[in-house]
Amino acid sequence: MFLSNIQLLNFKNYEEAHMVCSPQINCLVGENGSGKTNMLDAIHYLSLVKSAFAGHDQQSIKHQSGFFSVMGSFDLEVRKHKVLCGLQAGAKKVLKCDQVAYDRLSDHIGRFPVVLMAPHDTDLIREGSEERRRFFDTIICQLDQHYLQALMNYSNLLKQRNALLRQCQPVGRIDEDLLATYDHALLQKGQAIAERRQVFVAYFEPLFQAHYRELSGGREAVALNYRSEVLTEGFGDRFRSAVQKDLILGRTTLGVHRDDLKFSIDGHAVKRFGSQGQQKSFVIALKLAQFDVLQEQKGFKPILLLDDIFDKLDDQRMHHLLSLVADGRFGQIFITDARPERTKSLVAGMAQVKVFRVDQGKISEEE
Ligand SMILES: Nc1ncnc2c1ncn2[C@@H]1O[C@H](COP(=O)(O)OP(=O)(O)OP(=O)(O)O)[C@@H](O)[C@H]1O
Repeated sequence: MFLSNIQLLNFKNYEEAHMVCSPQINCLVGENGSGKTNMLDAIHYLSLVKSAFAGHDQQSIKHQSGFFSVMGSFDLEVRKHKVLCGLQAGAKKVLKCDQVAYDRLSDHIGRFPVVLMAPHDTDLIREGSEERRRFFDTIICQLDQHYLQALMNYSNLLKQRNALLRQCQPVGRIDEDLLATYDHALLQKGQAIAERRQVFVAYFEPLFQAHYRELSGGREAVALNYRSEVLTEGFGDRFRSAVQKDLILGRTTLGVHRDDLKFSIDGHAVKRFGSQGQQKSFVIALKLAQFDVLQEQKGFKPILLLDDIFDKLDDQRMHHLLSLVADGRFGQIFITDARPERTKSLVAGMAQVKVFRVDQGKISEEE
C-alpha cells in the first residue's frame, strides 16, 4: 500500500500544497519550523483521522482561515482509493473515501495503516500509563473494529458514570438503579477489553523482543507486562464497593481505563533504571513490532513516517534502521530532516528516492 499523492488546503502552516509521492522513499528536508512534520501529520490524518501531535482538530486549521482539507490517493494492490478529511471551524470533521462519507469515522480506522516514529516517542516510557494504553489501543483498534467499538462504548459509559457521580456529590446519595446499570455494562465491556489486551500483548511481546535483541546485540532480557486488575478474582465486588471513594473524588477509580503496562529490562522498570540508549532501543523496538503486527494482520506494509529521528538516534541505532530500509523490510517511507545533506547521503544509492524541499509552508520536489 502506498500514498501516491496528497493535497492540502489551509492545513497548519500550508495554504496550498501538492505532493506526488514515491512509492518507496520520500525525504522532506528544510529548516526548523518549515512544515515537514506538518506534512507527516496530514498523512496521519488520512490514516487515523486525527493529528498525531495537536490535541484538538481545530488547531490544525491554518491561522486566520475557516477550514482545512487533506486529500490523498492510496494505491492498494490494484485498487486506488481517494480519501478526504476536512474540517470547517466549529463543525464536525468530515471523512470520505471514494466520495462516500462515513457514518462513523471509526469505520475508516485500520484501512490505511501508518506507523510513526517521532522524537517524543520516549514519552511512552517516561509518561504515565495513559500513553502506553493509547499506544497498544491504537494498534488493536486498527486490527479489530469490535475492540474499537467496545473501547468507545466503555469511554462513553465512563463519562456518564462520572457525570452521575459528580451530580450526586453535593447530596452524597446516588441513584442506585442507574448506577447499577452503568456498573454492569462497564464491568462487562471492561472485561472484554482487558482480555483482548492480554491476548494482544502476548502476541506482540515476542516480536518486540526480537527487534530489541537485534538493536542491542541481545545482551538484556526485555519484557512487557500487562496484568489488569479487572481480570483478578473478586474485581466486580471491589469495583462496586469503591463507590463511596468514587463519589468523593467524582470519578471512577477502578477499571481498564486505569490499566498499565510495565516495561522492564532484566526485571527492572525501564522508566526508572533504563539508560537513555536502552530507552531509545525500547521504543524503536516497540514501533518496529507495531509495523510487523500491522503488516502480518493486514497482509500489506503500513506506511512508515520517520519524523526527525536521525537527529535523535546514535550511529548504531541509525544504521540498524537504515539497514532495514536498505533490505526492503519497509514499504513506503516518509523521512523528515532539517539537514538535507545528511539524509541525501543516507539514502544515496537506494531505489525510488524523491527529495522534497519544504520552505515556510511550501513544498517542491528537488531535481
Ligand atoms: N494551525 C496553524 N496555522 C499556522 N501555522 C501553524 C499551525 N500549526 C502549526 N503551525 C506552524 O507550523 C510550524 C511548525 O511546522 P513543523 O512542526 O512541521 O516544522 P518542521 O519543519 O517539522 O520543524 P523541525 O525541523 O523543527 O521539526 C510552526 O512555525 C508553527 O507555528
